[in-house]
Amino acid sequence: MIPHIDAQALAARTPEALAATKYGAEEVGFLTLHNTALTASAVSETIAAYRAFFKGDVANKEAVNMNVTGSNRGWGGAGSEQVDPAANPDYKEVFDCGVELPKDDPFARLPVYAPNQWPAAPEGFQHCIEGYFTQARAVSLKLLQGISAAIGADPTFFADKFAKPMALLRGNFYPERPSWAGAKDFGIAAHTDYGCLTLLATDGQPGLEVQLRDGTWVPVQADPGTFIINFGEMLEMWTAGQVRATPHRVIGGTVERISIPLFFNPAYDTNVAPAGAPPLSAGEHLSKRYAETYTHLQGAS
Ligand SMILES: O=C(O)CCC(=O)C(=O)O
Ligand SMILES: [Fe+2]
Repeated sequence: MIPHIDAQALAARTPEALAATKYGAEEVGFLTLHNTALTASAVSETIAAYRAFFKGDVANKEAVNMNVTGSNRGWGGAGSEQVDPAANPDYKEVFDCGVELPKDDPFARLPVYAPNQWPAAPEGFQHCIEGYFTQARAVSLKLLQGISAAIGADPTFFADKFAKPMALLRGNFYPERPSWAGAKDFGIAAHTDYGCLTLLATDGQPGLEVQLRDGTWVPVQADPGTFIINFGEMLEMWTAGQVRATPHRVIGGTVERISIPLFFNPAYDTNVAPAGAPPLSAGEHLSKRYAETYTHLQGAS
């Protein structure tokens, strides 16, 4: 099953926490995590800010619609993402923000570092989301260092790779599953995440399902203050398959749901190919996956 990790115990590198983390990373591809620097109330406030945005005025959302841009910052309405080519575009809505670089940085003009778009309402939205994003990146780096210790890799390896992270913070809003939804319609269809690790907070509603090695789907639920952690394609490549990028999905049900994934991706020019393989930059991989999955970017590259 999915191991539950105490972040403080992992930071202290206790044998129990290291063993459970290793099992989660190598066998399941999922963990749950508690006792981080992000409190339950900080998560709940952030969920409330996203909820006010998603359930608010449509014109306020349209004003920051990402579909008229060449990148993925701002609001994506229902159908803005198709994570599984065999399924229909997802019925969820999203709000994405990322890391902006100083204008004179050589990477600043790359779409993966595009400027954020902030809505006029609700009041305080930008401040709340940016505060959460900063803290969540710190929690994620510490966790990634704990994971490398757990799998026998060098924990000091990562810090400089994440100095200019292509990190993306997303609010996902799953309305009630639409009455028209069929077998190919999902809140988010089955997919693996693209980056290194994902730090996911949810409002406590169930809905996320994880695919085990035997193909069965198991539910995973977390209240604010507990995080669901999973690993993405870059970490799977980087570790030559030692860490698993596990498929997951949300079919959706009768209760609306909000989740907040932080996709913790390294800097554009990080080589994420396994040792001995031809180099592959994190930026190329991420740009390719964005172009495959955001419907307004499909066919763009
Ligand atoms: O909402 C969830 O629980 C999962 C979301 C997810 O998998 C994603 O945004 O990549
Ligand atoms: Fe995901």
